Amino acid sequence: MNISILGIPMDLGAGRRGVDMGASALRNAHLAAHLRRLGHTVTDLGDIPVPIPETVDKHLTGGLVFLEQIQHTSQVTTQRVAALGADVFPITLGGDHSISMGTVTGNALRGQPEGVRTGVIWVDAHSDYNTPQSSPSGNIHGMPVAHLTGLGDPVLSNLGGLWQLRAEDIVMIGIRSVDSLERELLREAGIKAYTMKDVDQLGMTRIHAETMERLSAVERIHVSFDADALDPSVAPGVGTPVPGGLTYREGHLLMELLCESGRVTSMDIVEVNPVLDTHNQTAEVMVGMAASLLGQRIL
Ligand SMILES: NC(=[NH2+])NCCC[C@H](N)C(=O)O
Ligand SMILES: [Mn+2]
Repeated sequence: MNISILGIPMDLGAGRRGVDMGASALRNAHLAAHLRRLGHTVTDLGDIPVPIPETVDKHLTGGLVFLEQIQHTSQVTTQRVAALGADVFPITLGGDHSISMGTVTGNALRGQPEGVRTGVIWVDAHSDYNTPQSSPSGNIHGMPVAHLTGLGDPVLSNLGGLWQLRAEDIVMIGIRSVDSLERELLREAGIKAYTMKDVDQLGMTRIHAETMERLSAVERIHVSFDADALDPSVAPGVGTPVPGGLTYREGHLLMELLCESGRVTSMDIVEVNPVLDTHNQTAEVMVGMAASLLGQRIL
């Protein structure tokens, strides 16, 4: 496979500093070398420039922190990813989870300016479905999925022109932290979310099978993997940790099964925070997850 790595070192969407170093940490954990060992051709395109929070005024615009900067970065991200073309497998490195407004949109537009029907598997502790009105924090990394489906601030929800992510084409896995108004929005939109209770009860094999069934009509599948989906004992370097997450094996099994399905066409790795990590453990674990998605096998 032809893999392109693109870093988006943005931490304007998160409440704590440090995820801007996530892309570096993942490169330090030998992401490209691991993927090359699996037989892929890997090109690292470097980083998209992102303003540093200290250099810009932190003000709240209509319930959103750093709206202008994140809008601009999301537009650049959309264009850069869309320009990669249809036959490339992009791996986009955060940065906080607000980068996914641009990465998902760009991946849907790749090689086809009007966009193709794209499914999203959102692996996360949080559902990130807040709008500026429902958000308790104003932090945009809690709002990307809502904006991708057309809710929230029009400045962020119109990145794809006429293309928009359909609520029925989203599957969330690993969910265990949802704000109260956010819960209502998820219900209204009818978004399928496998909570940690579902993971415990059904197991990852069944969740994977149901996910593929649900996304059977989409042309492309994007995996957006937030490191905080994993249990904090496995991935401690995250800004918004929530206990009771995916085990190391649950994460790998999901990636292995998705690889076997042969249907995933792009991936994000987000929310790795080296400042809060232990000896780059979280970045190393996430590189392992990407490797499993891209063909790494035990035997
Ligand atoms: N991508 C993340 N880590 N999101 C955390 C969101 C936390 C909280 N629900 C908020 O909206 O502020
Ligand atoms: Mn997230």
